[in-house]
Amino acid sequence: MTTENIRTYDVIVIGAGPVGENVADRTSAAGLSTVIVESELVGGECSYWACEPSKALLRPALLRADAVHVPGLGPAVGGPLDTEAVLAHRDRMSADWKDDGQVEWIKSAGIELLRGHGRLAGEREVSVQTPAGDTVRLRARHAVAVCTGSRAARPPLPGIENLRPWTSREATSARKPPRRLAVVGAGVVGVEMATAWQALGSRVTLLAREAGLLPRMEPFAGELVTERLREAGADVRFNVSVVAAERMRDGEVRITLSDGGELTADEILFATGRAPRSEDIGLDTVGLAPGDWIATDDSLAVTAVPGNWLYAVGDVNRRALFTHQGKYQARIAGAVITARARGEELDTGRWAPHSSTADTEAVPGVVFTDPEVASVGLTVREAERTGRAVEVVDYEIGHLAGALQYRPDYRGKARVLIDRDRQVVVGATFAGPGVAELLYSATVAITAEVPLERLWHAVPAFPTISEVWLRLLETRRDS
Ligand SMILES: Cc1cc2nc3c(=O)[nH]c(=O)nc-3n(C[C@H](O)[C@H](O)[C@H](O)COP(=O)(O)OP(=O)(O)OC[C@H]3O[C@@H](n4cnc5c(N)ncnc54)[C@H](O)[C@@H]3O)c2cc1C
Ligand SMILES: NC(=O)c1ccc[n+]([C@@H]2O[C@H](COP(=O)([O-])OP(=O)(O)OC[C@H]3O[C@@H](n4cnc5c(N)ncnc54)[C@H](O)[C@@H]3O)[C@@H](O)[C@H]2O)c1
Repeated sequence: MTTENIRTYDVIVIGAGPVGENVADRTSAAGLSTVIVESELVGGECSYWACEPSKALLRPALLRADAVHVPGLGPAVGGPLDTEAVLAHRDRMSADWKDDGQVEWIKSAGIELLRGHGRLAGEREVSVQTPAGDTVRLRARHAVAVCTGSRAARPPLPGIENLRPWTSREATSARKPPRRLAVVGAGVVGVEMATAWQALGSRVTLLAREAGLLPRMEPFAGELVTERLREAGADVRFNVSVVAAERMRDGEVRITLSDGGELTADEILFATGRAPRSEDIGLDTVGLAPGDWIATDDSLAVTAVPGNWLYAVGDVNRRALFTHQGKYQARIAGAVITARARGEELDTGRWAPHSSTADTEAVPGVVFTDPEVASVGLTVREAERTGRAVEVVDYEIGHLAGALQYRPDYRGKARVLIDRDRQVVVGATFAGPGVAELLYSATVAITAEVPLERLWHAVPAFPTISEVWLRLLETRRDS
């Protein structure tokens, strides 16, 4: 590598998804010259093939599910969805898969954008293969942040390359509902996409290899979602996986199941988890294994690479695969990079400005299904696994006046976990219509470590679903 051809910046960010954009924003705002490298669309998976399109597909389905049960409203909203209108809205929410708006923002933030495929090329160096086939060499004075995200993981099924299955990308960008859709995987992508396409007119078969849906969450969440999906007409099956699948000449997919059954579908979606986009980013040049998730410490510096110049932020570090949590990490990584560039001491204590403590203590997530599921912090299973002594308090949300106002047939459940020694909330799960907006209250309770005694003074308005907080406290007091 000859120095003449090398462009030098303070910070190089590889990957302009929501996380890379936020790292670059923070370092640029701090006065560090910053270049961001992007091989596809600025905005990443979230804007075009994940959060934005999926939520646009789901919103009418969830709203209708609530509205048909509100007296006086049912007949007006009970008909089928206008699929074309929903898909057109989805297209707009995905910016028609064009990134002009985000590129404008990058420019306005003083960040330089370099289009192409970025690869680490040893310490503080990155080589970028541009769409024109040129190689541009970059050097960082202070930091390189790898923010290359994740892609759908495919199961090791024989012949999968000829199957042309849907991944999360096709499931969020398809132009029409398949008549029959088989969904493999009971995680968040599987249940959200099953909900959306069933509502848009497909006949969905959801295949879970576990004994329930949403296996990483409190079991009651998956049970409520299963009930509603079945009521909506979906065929939800447990303890079953795909052993073979073949795309036939007529386009149909023939699926052989582990229980000996067979299934025919027009499309098959593998919603079977994520893999890091790290196989071709030069990890070997810094002593890391290509294709692996990149482990970091709480300051987001890559643990296995000395010198505190290499950071991995967002999905690629596997700490918490959510846009909001990756952006939180990005704000912290930006502050860490800036502090180190200025020669300042880091403050990496628990909940300190240079530590992404929330990644291990309070990751909030909403599953946008009917009903919604919102959770943050520990589940009972995680508390048991990590040996945490907790009290578990449950409450049926449907008993609340606010819930009955929301939807008279309301069914839902709340669970909080209370740390026995510290008497603070360490986990919360809500499953029920309209619970998504409750989640921030639980996140604040956990991160601020609000003493239970003080929570009694946080008065929820009547008649709202947030009265669940009062009922949970009363249930614990009276038990
Ligand atoms: C269907 C679906 C729905 C989801 N819904 C939600 C939701 O509602 N809420 C939520 O919080 N999260 C949701 N997520 C998760 C969310 O999409 C991710 O957590 C988020 O996109 C991660 O952001 P990121 O910037 O780390 O990675 P990405 O968004 O994957 O962005 C990485 C970027 O890096 C680029 N890149 C990769 N390699 C290179 C390279 N070598 N050189 C240059 N550029 C490169 C990519 O092109 C991409 O633009 C969803 C995920 C899926 C699959
Ligand atoms: N609303 C949201 O915030 C949202 C929405 C979608 C995705 N996400 C994020 O994306 C991440 C990935 O979601 P996901 O649903 O793809 O993954 P996941 O890990 O949550 O679930 C994967 C599912 O596929 C199953 N599976 C894996 N391999 C299989 C195989 N060979 N055969 C059959 N089943 C198999 C697993 O048992 C599990 O049920 C989530 O962890 C979440 O953080 C968030």
